[in-house]
Amino acid sequence: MRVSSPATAAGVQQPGSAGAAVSARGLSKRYGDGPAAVVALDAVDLDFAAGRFTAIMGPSGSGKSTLLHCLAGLDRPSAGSVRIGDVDLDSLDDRRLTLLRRDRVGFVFQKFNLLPALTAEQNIVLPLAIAGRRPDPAWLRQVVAAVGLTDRLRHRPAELSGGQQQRVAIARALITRPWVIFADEPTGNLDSRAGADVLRLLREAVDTLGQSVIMVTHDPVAAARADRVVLLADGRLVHDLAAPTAEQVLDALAGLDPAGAVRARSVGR
Ligand SMILES: Nc1ncnc2c1ncn2[C@@H]1O[C@H](COP(=O)(O)OP(=O)(O)OP(=O)(O)O)[C@@H](O)[C@H]1O
Repeated sequence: MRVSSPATAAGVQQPGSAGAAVSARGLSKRYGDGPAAVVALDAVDLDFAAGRFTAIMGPSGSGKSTLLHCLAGLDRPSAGSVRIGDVDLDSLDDRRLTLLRRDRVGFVFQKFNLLPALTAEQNIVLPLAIAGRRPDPAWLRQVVAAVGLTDRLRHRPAELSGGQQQRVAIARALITRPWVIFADEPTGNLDSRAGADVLRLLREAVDTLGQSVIMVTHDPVAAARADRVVLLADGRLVHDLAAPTAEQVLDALAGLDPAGAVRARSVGR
């Protein structure tokens, strides 16, 4: 990411205490009641270090989205707690939780979630505009340059490629200098080249800006760009891999899921 080092130091706010950007303790989420209840998360304990890129993987239905939504304050757990920085989400009423998400958290979604009537620039500064704040012009310029959108700022989303739209979303996530960025299948709607660009930008946000990124993905190649890959199965943490290769991720997945093993053999080797 082409951002100069003085801005790097000022680039990202770190949460008050050193250490974890986000932590979960005894995190459980149950949908429904009685025999039909689904335990989507089952007493998960996890710490996500500040300034690191962590991928969350696991078979379909293993609880990845539920975990991301609970960590990001988009959904309330049935039991357990989540802290973002020094803030215990359970201590926040809905209004304060909304403010925390707006001011301290960046989001990148599979479907970009841009507002179609706004230009790229208006979408990028939207979290600040909603908060009644003006962008720091130098930071805006740097973020826009970093994601390669300087000549696309006046375009509306429909006039941009999928990869460009996702780069707008990444710039929007960075503009508030959040404590953490949550990315939910950020490459899921992109061709492999645009997907690789998005992963490079997320990687560089971590390496250059000290940003903390937590990403759900189905793609072992995407996960291999992370510093750490945590694997869920049936709502529990079953593997915690430090800087694995795509092949190691595939092997770990294949060990969980017989159908995955078939995919791993046919795709990976
Ligand atoms: N709103 C809901 N109501 C009832 N059950 C739900 C709800 N959301 C998720 N579930 C169930 O919780 C479990 C975990 O779902 P979740 O979407 O978190 O898994 P996932 O790993 O993200 O799956 P995928 O990879 O297919 O997106 C699944 O069994 C799912 O059917």
